Amino acid sequence: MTPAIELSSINKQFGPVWANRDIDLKIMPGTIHGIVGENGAGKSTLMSILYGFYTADSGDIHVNGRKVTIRNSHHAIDLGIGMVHQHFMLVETFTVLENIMLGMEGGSLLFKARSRARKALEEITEKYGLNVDPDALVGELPVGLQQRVEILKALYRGAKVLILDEPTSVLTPQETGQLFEILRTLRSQGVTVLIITHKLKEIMAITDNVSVMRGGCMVAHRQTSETSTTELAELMVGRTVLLQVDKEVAVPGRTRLKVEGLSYTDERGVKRLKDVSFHVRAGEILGLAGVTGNGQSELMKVLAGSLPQDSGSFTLDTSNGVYTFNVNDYRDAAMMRDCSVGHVPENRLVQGVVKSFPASENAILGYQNKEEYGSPLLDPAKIVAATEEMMEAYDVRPRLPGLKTANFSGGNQQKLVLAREMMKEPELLLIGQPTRGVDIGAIEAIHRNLIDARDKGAAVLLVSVELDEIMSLSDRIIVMNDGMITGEVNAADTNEMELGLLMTSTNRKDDEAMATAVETPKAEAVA
Ligand SMILES: Nc1ncnc2c1ncn2[C@@H]1O[C@H](COP(=O)(O)OP(=O)(O)OP(=O)(O)O)[C@@H](O)[C@H]1O
Repeated sequence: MTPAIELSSINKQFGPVWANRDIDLKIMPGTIHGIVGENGAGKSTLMSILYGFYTADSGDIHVNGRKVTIRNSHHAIDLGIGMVHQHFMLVETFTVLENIMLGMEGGSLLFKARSRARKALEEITEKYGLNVDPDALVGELPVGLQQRVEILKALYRGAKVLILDEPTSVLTPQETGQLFEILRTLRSQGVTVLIITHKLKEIMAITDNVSVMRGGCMVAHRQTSETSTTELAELMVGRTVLLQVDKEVAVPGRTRLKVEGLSYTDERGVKRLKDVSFHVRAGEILGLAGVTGNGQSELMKVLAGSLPQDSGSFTLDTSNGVYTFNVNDYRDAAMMRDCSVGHVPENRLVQGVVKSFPASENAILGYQNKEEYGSPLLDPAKIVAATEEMMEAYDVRPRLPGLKTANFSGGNQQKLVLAREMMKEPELLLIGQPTRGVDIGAIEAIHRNLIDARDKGAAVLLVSVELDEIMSLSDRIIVMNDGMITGEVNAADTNEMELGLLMTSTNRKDDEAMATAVETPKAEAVA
């Protein structure tokens, strides 16, 4: 059978970095093919070459047996290759139909073109079982449906090969299940799917074949049914990886953070936090579970000093003193850092770094006034030495402090922010989605570092959409839904089912009746 896609001897260098080296890859039609590899292994570069975003330095590409030179992404689409990016390329103020049509039909959104497009869209949604309301405003759709619109857009343009770059990193477990159903339907209709993911469980669940990259090279191809997560992890990282987190029972100390009756209303007048109360003690990890968009991000931002609450307060008790922040009290991110609060924002590639800066400048961002960097004059040698130390500790590759941050792979940018915030050894660490976008070897190290921080006495507030991660790292778990804390459970005694119920129920009374093991959080006095 002729492969849908065949790549032979693909090479791509960025200056001294070999992003792709002598890559061979065959993707058979009507299959789901996974690509895995460490951060910086070269996966995105390879897909960008296939999608016409980069040109390979050398090598051949065959599409359905025909040798092609893919000039740009329009050309890739003409060849039937579509891509769903990690960050969607949709116009939020347009409807689903308008987004699908955008750039097509000669750019016309006129009635005739619209009804033609509507009909074609209906046919596609029916054929592939991709239900979306064509008249819904994209900005008002949940993330899972926005992604569906991206898939529809590619299919509408005639994609027979669909590339998905870490498609589940922003999805809830339910949305991931729905996406997989769609991918199976696409496969049954002859569409070929290429999927990049760091989640090996997903590879096992959805792919037919999997290829492993390491250091720019293709190191193995496997039939999924003949491999395991353990083998894949070893092939990726080149050593045995601990997929389980080992930790002792926590020995919590004094209350470091006490949140009382916190509420926050956003600029559109939507109440995002509703009377939230909880506490985190030194030496414990408090997990905050919830479906994305239920107030977790706003809570972290209020606590990190970048959003004001409209009622309630929070109290920090660290070696810098005890401070209570009421509604109108001034605070900002720098003040929080001075109170020994570390913050790893969940969307750290937007909030945590300035991509046009070299890595070394991002490595001290927010801490540039510290004496250790030679402030006020700033000592480049000290900054570079600190950056090298961070790169070493968090395995940021390549180890080039002077390289522009944008030129690191996504996962390596994330590791740099984690290193910056965690290596300061904050007494209170607010950490959002710690392992989003990072590879399995890095996950192992980040989990270890979080447990070590806890054991050294840090109070950790961990927000993650990965229930596995929340359950294995946390000592206690609070669940948030619709801006409210809907329950608190002991991590050792809970399961996905119970958390899932708490994450989807809207009424605290219901929860009490439903989950008997759940205790309502009790505010504890600052010791
Ligand atoms: N525009 C660029 N300029 C310089 N180097 C680059 C550029 N794009 C990528 N690189 C380098 O190429 C290598 C491969 O990066 P790539 O983004 O393909 O990795 P990846 O496997 O997709 O990683 P991740 O899982 O972190 O997304 C990395 O070392 C990266 O720093």
